[in-house]
Amino acid sequence: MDLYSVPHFTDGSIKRGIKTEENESKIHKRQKIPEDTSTECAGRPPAWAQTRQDLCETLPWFKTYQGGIYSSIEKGCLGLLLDESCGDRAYIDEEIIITHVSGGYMKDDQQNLVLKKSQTLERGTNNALLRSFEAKKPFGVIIGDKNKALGRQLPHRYNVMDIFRITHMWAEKMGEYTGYMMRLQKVDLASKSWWAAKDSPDPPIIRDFQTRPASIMCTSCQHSSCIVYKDVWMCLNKNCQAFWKVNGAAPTTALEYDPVFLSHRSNFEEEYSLDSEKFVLIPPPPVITADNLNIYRLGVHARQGIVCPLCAKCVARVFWDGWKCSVKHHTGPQPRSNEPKCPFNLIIHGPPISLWDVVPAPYSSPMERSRSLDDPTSLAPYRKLKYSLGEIGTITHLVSNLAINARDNGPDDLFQRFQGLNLDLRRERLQMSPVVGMMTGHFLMNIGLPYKFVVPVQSKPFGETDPQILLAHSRLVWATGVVAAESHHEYQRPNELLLVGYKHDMDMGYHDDGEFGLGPTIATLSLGASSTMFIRMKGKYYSGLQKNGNLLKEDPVLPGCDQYDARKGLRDQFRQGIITEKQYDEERLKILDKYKAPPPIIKMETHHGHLIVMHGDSLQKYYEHRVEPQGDLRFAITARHIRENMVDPRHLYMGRYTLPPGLAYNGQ
Ligand SMILES: O=C(O)CCC(=O)C(=O)O
Ligand SMILES: [Fe+2]
Repeated sequence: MDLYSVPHFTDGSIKRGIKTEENESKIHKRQKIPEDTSTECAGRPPAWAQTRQDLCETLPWFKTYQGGIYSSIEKGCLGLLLDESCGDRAYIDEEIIITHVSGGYMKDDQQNLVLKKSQTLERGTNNALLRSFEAKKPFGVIIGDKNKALGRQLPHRYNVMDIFRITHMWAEKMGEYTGYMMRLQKVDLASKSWWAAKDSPDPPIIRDFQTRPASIMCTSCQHSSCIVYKDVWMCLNKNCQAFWKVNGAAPTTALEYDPVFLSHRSNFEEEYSLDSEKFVLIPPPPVITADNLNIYRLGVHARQGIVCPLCAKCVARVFWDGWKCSVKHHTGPQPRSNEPKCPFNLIIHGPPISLWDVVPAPYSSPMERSRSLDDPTSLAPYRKLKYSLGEIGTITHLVSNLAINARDNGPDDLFQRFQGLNLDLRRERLQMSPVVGMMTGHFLMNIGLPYKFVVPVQSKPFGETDPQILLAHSRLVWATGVVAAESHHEYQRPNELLLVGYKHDMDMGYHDDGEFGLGPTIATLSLGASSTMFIRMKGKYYSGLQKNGNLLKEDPVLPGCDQYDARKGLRDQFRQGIITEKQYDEERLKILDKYKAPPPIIKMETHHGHLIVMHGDSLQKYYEHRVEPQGDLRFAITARHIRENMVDPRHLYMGRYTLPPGLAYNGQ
């Protein structure tokens, strides 16, 4: 008996499914795709995306930025992405997918994916797959252009295939460990798959749903296992001593799938129409009415992408006022030459939102009443809350009140008028992100001198911007002025402004505003919804270690850092020459165990009209901040000074402007 014969079967023959002669004549036999088939696909995907974020923000059934499975506890698997590797025995044709269950794989030195621990179906996304399999639940499948199992040129980076169901899940031995495989079948067998080979025949009209792959009972464990492989049967019960063995040993030659295992079909159509909750593969374009306008403008749908009704691209909400299919980003992956130049735009206009729709009324608490004027440090009518970061600097929170906000050209007016301006706010691609092409979770626009920030943003000269922006900027000129004066610093008027817009559930994660050439004072004016700002020491200064566990070359030992007393003691001994550099490093390594996430040290509730001023030359070097708005519409206007000698002289004009007399803000 050669290695691929069938050793353990009950009655000495492999039972194939029953195929009547009558059926046989009707069945248009499925063609095995010839090796030399054109590598082009017959059609186009019903939705596609250029980046993972465009995909995940558009398809409600695939919202995972890493990994290939999106699932929910209640619904099981909702979406599957087949990208770079689906395993050595992956198989894809126009109706069937065979892939490994991901998870637990790592790349070896030759870049092959190797299973590093046995998989379980008891938890997490693998359990979701099992539940979907058992409940016969349909889900969406996407194929990425790194997938080689189909062997066809895919039109886009990510391509939605269709709705599938899992027909089989089984265990295999993968190297040392046990992993799972699954076979999926497309639910709709009537239509030709777009990824079928160009010029391939249409699918047969009459299907054979009777022929099934046979199962064989294992003589060791009495469990039946399906015939998956051609000319070979193995017990697929991972707990059996005969598991994955042919003649008592693991198979050593490549395994081919059994033709019946590949060609049999389940009649999902019938069962599927009974499924009350139909799986929606392509979300329909939004129908915007007077009633739901604000939900799409600012609310829960304001960050969602839409599938372009003209070219099927997943179009993320990049623009403040709507979706524009082919408008290029300033940065990030550019469209490929084969991508359509699509004219589709969906822009939403609406009347300004009242302040009271986005802030809890009354937002001004009794605590925020102005302090008495004879307070020597007062900035009345503002209430001043000042936080010290020791030698590094200060953070000043200027709390406004209803009277300040209501003055002419004050925060109430600005909030209302900003909504009517064409601010050209857009989400930008992050320069450094673990996932290619990730965009900010807020909209932004830069005015004045070009400033790079975390994301490169195009800048518009002050001279070309709306006077409302200049009025907001002039409040920040005042705020930076008073804080610089308090600390007896030479005043540097802000010449740059970053306007940030937040809608529902948008925020700004931890970052610093530092850039080479930036002045020490940075001020922000809040308009609209309230928000919380958190300040914390950067992780490496807090921990005394880099993320990779290496010691900091120069530890600033800032008050409040982890192990402050011990670290300060060691640094003092080193500075005084009591210990050598080597000893200093060794001793530090003994007390610093690992990089730790630093806790926030200041938390500020910033409401409409408030100003926050960060001041200190190295404040942005050692500390970072994060902002979490609480309502559906908020603007943050932040002004900085960029040292003019750091800027291309041809751009200097961009940072200059003059306000008409009487309009400069005076602190009232
Ligand atoms: O939204 C805010 O209040 C602050 C925004 C900010 O940190 C920034 O623009 O750098
Ligand atoms: Fe910032």
